[in-house]
Amino acid sequence: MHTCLSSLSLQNKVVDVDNLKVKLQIWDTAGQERFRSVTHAYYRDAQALLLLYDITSKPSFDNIRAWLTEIHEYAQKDVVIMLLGNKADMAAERVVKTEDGERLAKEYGVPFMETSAKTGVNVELAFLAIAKELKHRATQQPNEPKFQIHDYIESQKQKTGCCGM
Ligand SMILES: Nc1nc2c(ncn2[C@@H]2O[C@H](COP(=O)(O)OP(=O)(O)OP(=O)(O)O)[C@@H](O)[C@H]2O)c(=O)[nH]1
Repeated sequence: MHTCLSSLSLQNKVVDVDNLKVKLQIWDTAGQERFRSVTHAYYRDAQALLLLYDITSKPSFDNIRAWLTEIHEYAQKDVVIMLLGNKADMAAERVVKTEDGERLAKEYGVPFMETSAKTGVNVELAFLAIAKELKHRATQQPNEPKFQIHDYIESQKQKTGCCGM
């Protein structure tokens, strides 16, 4: 991996939202600076953006601000953004506190949770929350209350931090 365009990979994921199948087309841009001109073209039209950092890497966390600024400039105005602190299972190597992720997310008004691609903690939830938000937008009736993605995530997320989940 990690050479040229192989860093821009595509996957489909189907999520079941209240008996409706929502197909998510997921582009993984790997966040590399040299691909910015290429990645613009992809996230410009994206309906949702998942920003991942690695809780064992301070530089990966510090990069997030640049991405948030970038997104503000180039992405759709109503794009669904979510901040994810990945590798939550690696408690012993943690260098980014859960509170730091929470603070940054609050500053930018985006939902936040810690995930682990290894144990699966909060991974399905991240995709489900996005699928629910997009489904609500697509099918919303005028009098129906808006889907509250922040509240949904807060009520469903598994806490990480101390227990190496
Ligand atoms: N323990 C643990 N390892 C993980 C987790 N997520 C990814 N990894 C490992 O971290 C390494 C990098 O994973 P990638 O998916 O290539 O990460 P990436 O950020 O896309 O890497 P780049 O393409 O270099 O930007 C691999 O060895 C993964 O197995 C996680 O949640 N927990």
